[in-house]
Amino acid sequence: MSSDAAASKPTTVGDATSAAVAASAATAGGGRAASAAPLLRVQGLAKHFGAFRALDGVSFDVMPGEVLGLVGPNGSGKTTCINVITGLYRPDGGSILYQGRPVGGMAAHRLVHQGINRSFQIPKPFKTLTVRQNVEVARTYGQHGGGANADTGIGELLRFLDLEPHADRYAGELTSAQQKMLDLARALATRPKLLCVDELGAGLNPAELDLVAGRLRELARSGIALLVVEHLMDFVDQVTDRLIVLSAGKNLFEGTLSQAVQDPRVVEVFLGAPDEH
Ligand SMILES: Nc1ncnc2c1ncn2[C@@H]1O[C@H](COP(=O)(O)OP(=O)(O)OP(=O)(O)O)[C@@H](O)[C@H]1O
Repeated sequence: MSSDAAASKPTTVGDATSAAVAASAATAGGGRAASAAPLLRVQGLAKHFGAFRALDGVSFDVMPGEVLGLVGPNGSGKTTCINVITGLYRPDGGSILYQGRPVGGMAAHRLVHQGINRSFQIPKPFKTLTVRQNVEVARTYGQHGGGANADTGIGELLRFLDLEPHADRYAGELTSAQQKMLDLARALATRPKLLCVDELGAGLNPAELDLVAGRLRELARSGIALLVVEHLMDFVDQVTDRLIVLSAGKNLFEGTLSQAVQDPRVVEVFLGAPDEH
């Protein structure tokens, strides 16, 4: 994303945005109000690396169309949580229910077919394919696969994420901010109902952050639920409806950001206890 493009207002995408996300919205049930049942229910989730408990009984729900923030200090288990939910790691305990059905331990590609996908902290596009080809390949992994309609909506998706001017460039030529947008486009091309976003904001300038925050809100309005791992609290404030704070692989807090910053336990895990200063 160029800084010029990044500085443009999210609202300028208008109909293109709606078109790009319409298919996902349709399959997601059209937003939060459509259902009171959680889209995702994580209960007592555990993941161990040897004797180390990276996740030690983490529980939360994500509602359809909700943007749930997953925050916590370095090493608290946020990325591990996304890795387990999206099938990169098998859980060692607890359950993951998606649309009421158990999906814990299911392979990543099967979860993508079910409508769960993610972006990565460090994107790894196919560098020798163009931007458009990267998104086309991703589309074939999605719920509805490729086939005759494989490229439907890809132009709109590229426009939505300001990638259209770069559509025919090799992914390896993009800036890191553009690669993050491409990673998001690849995930969206699979038409997720639940999108896990891992530190999308890291390395973006303020204009890019504003733009991305607007796009994520727009996705949520279209009915896609988002689980957002992020360290940048202004970004978290702009994007999320609710937060889960993790500490040492456990739930520490659940509520809004304004409630979180008033909670002494949250303040302590981020800043240390007062006598440590
Ligand atoms: N594959 C792995 N093998 C061994 N330990 C791991 C592995 N993945 C994560 N860990 C450890 O699990 C803990 C949680 O890591 P995780 O990446 O989930 O934390 P995080 O909250 O996302 O941190 P950060 O904000 O720094 O990205 C860390 O101590 C990390 O070193």
